[in-house]
Amino acid sequence: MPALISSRLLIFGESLSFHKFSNVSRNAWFGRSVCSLSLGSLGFKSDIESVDKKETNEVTRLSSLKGVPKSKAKVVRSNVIKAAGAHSSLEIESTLFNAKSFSELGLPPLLIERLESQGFRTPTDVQSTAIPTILKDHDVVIQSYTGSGKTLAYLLPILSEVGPLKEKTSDGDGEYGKRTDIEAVIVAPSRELGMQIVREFEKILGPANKKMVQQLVGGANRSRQEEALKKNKPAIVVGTPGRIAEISAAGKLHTHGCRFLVLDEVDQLLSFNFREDMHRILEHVGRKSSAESHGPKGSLAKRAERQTILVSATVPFSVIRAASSWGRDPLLVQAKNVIPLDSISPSGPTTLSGHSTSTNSNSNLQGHSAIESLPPSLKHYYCVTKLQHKVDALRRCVHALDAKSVIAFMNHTRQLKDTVFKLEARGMTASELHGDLGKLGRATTMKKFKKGEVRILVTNELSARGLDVAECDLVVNLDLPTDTIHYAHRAGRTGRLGRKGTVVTMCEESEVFVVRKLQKQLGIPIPACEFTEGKLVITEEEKAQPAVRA
Ligand SMILES: Nc1ncnc2c1ncn2[C@@H]1O[C@H](COP(=O)(O)OP(=O)(O)OP(=O)(O)O)[C@@H](O)[C@H]1O
Repeated sequence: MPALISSRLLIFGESLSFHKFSNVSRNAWFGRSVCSLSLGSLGFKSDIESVDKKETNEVTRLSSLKGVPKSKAKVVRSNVIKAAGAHSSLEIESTLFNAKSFSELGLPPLLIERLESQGFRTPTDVQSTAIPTILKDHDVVIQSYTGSGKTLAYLLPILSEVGPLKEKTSDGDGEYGKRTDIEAVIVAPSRELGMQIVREFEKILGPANKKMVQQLVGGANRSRQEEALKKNKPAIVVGTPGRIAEISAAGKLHTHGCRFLVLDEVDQLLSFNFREDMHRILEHVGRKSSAESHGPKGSLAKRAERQTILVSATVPFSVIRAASSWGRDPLLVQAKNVIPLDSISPSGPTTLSGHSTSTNSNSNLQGHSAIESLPPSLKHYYCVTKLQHKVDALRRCVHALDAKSVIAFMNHTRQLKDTVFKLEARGMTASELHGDLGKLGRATTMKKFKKGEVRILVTNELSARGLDVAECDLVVNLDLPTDTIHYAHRAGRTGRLGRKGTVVTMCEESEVFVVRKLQKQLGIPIPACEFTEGKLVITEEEKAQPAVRA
């Protein structure tokens, strides 16, 4: 693989070039100086280094067996969460949660009741920062690491203004019944993510209000979706760009009066693949003229435009630039920072105190964005193995870590079936998931994986974004990700919401330099390991390169 690959991201006529695997400084460019936590301070490095003294003899034995220098060999016990099935309670570390309660964030009482009934008691950091900001009508870009609760961070402010859980008005449901336009449009890049967002809405709304949200994802029957829109008059639609644009172009989706437009995984939605559909959505959603404007939303209603909310764990400068051109005084919202977008430059933001936080060049942005997206509770390793032995290495890795729920990523769809076949031949339950499967097949596979009936999900980039399976305790890269952004999203399928998780990258000897570059760019230690006698053994200690977290 070449050391420098250039890829293009086209944002509505604006062509930007990103350099993959370019050198980056380890200071991220978003508000570093506002609040800095190091990986070390979060226990990241010390976890790897803290090997039980009782294991010294084991290390000696293993190193002599494998010819690994004693000083370098370490036995690592499984750090996986003890979860036998999908419904086991999982260990959550508290660092992610803010001291505030949902009631302090300005949400209406009915909504808080529903949250509590569903077990949501304390907001995460990013929710504590984003919810009040969105409630103040700001256009925002929400950026925080994978699994930190970004979905509720936008969903709750929407539900506090749209639908039956909002602040009670005298005519209550009567007002809801009269509505003809859609009030919120949520766009996601994949069906799975779209459906997941719908389920999150339904969880909070409860079964009685299920019809208020309509999914418009591709692969499903379009005329049934159109009929449901006509019959149920939902206030919120969640869908993929192609299907939303298609139904909108057919005149069956009325979004001119829409008050909220959310682009979840915005950096992917603004890529070349979605260009035309996204163009239509951005042009049509919430573009009512001022004369048509009415409603209770104060300044937003007066300006008669939608509130735009862009969300991702990875926010390159191209997104900041796009958001600045669409929004009115838009803000970047992170776990502990709120920064005006116009103070952010390609070479790093100016913080609220007016100081530039970074001196990095434009080409560094991709690395920075990825650093910010990695949950601190993750452990990363790589394992050198020949191509033909990768599946066997995966099997040994799963056993060594006693992993219960594993996502294995590959780059080419045609290889997935073969890998599943080999895993099953070795007695492991595995299933493939990719875009060529039908909607039903994809849904059934996901259901089985979530229920713990399938131990290893073998998949491609389709599952790298947004997929939320709390029980997933191990991510394996059977093929190398193409860059730090892809690494970060894949890795983020484990260690959700502060849980522990392990990421193991399998590579051939000739690819080790790529892993070293990933390590350097991400500012995290990725030590080499082997799976020997049912244990993960660190064979080469990498120097930790702590990144400073916002
Ligand atoms: N305040 C909370 N209390 C308990 N659970 C929460 C809370 N907020 C979110 N969750 C749960 O945490 C999980 C992860 O949330 P979510 O999928 O929104 O993360 P995310 O930041 O969007 O991740 P990604 O970047 O990978 O899309 C979900 O199962 C969600 O229901």
